[in-house]
Amino acid sequence: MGGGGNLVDGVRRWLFFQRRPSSSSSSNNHDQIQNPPTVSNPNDDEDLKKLTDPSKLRQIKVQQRNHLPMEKKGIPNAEFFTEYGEANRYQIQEVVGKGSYGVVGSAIDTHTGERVAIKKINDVFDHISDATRILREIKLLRLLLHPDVVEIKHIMLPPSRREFRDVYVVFELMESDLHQVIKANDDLTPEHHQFFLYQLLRGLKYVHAANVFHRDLKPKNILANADCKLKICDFGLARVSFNDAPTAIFWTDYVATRWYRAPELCGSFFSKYTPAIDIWSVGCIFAEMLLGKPLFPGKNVVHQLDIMTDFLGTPPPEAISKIRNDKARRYLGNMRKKQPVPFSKKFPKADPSALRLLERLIAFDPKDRPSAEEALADPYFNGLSSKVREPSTQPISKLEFEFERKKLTKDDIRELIYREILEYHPQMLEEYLRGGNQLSFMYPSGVDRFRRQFAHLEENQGPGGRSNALQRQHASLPRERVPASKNETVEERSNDIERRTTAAVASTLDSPKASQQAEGTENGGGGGYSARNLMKSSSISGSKCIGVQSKTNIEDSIVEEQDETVAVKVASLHNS
Ligand SMILES: Nc1ncnc2c1ncn2[C@@H]1O[C@H](COP(=O)(O)OP(=O)(O)OP(=O)(O)O)[C@@H](O)[C@H]1O
Repeated sequence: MGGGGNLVDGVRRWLFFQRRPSSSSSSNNHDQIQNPPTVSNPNDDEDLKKLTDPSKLRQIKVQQRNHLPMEKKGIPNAEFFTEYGEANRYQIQEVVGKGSYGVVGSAIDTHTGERVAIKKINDVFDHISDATRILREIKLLRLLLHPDVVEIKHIMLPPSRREFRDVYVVFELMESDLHQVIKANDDLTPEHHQFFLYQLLRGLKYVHAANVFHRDLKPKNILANADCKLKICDFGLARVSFNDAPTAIFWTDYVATRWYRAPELCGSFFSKYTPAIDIWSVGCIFAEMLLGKPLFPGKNVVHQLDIMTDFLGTPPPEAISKIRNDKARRYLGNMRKKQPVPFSKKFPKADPSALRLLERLIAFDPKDRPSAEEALADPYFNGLSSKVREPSTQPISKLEFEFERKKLTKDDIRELIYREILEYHPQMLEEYLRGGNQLSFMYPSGVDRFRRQFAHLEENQGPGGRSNALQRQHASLPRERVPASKNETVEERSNDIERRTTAAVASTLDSPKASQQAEGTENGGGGGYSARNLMKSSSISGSKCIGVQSKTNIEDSIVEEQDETVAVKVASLHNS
């Protein structure tokens, strides 16, 4: 079984800090030198490693990938290799995942013999919002160095500074994700539950200390190895919080996938975000480990609020007042009184101390949820938690995220992404910092070869570019269409698809005209609130998604097209 050893991780990270090439050049790294991240002890994870000893913590089942060499798939290796640059460094093997932004392939790093995951992101600059998301993700992952956060090991140098379109990001390779682990292991023990939650909270403590909110935590965004190691990934929706930043979330600012979305965000995409939204998501993920299925699988926002309150009871008025969206707030305010269900009834087999912590994590009112650090100090982790193993860090420098406040052109973002890539190419970075306009000529690069290799992999691995051997699915949102997996339920898919329709929700919620119209038609202009009313306005994304099962791709693209049109309108409203 592959998978990252914790001690090995620790050593690697320690070495990484020692050799970080561009420390003196980037504003962020300047910060890091002044305030070095505290994961500097190579033995940091030594105690955790002991816990992953099979006699204490049994290995979990992960989907086995069939590592056939490319030749066996009818792709002669020689065809893909060129003689120069980094081209020969990575030997691509197979497709291991697919998300809305690209395909992820496994590969061997021939320099180190390590197995890596390479994410190919195509046509990065077609949409500014996508390019910004990618810039944000690669920047954050460069800055967030922690054993519980997936690591970018390298980014391939594009052939041309001014014309490149694709980006190839090399990650450490993980064997599966938590969604698959929960599905494949119906015999997880209390030790597994505790160890998984511990890692999630430990990673989150570090991420929150950097002032970063992930905002899309869900089992599919937690990578996993058979040795029980977890790592948080997919920071594309994350945000760095600066005190002076505007509090409104704009339409491009998608929030967490519905099932894991905190109640204060339900029905509202214009709320201030706080670290407590990630804590809620971690609570939902923890509950899913205990239950073996999602805790709040809402079919739409109304249903989401209904099932949350069925379990937690109707919240007190001060908690309801924190819901930003008028309609959701009034819907809850007018809801019949419900009593909370005892956690021990819902989770009869769970350890009572696990449930006491869970109850805190999914408190309806965000102010009642503990911070990640506080949660780590919960008695549930007695004997496991220890401050020295739970590093913190300094907030990320504002300078790194100046781009979030500016209106950027495609060329600006291309330059910023290029600059990020140079962090992995120290010599070229030096040249660039010396005034390297000369960098605009074509550099030899492995990227062209990669493009061809990935194309072959996708062509040769069946519909949607999936290897037949690969069962792991992720229903994330297709820019390119990803066919629904056989194993994936309608709800799982509709839950993810909702993110695509956020723009439509935002338009309805944000535009006074639109919401007046919705209210007017629904209520004859009156102020009564019904689930139907809420559905028609604040959760149209949810209602759109209910019928996803029978939709053809064409119908899907109509939905997406409509959303894009609305999104553009909303964007122009904001920009005007
Ligand atoms: N380092 C890795 N090791 C192994 N598999 C990985 C790795 N990174 C990503 N994957 C797999 O590839 C899938 C897609 O990756 P990722 O979520 O980063 O892409 P994305 O395009 O940002 O997805 P999304 O549509 O969820 O935003 C993941 O669900 C996971 O299964």
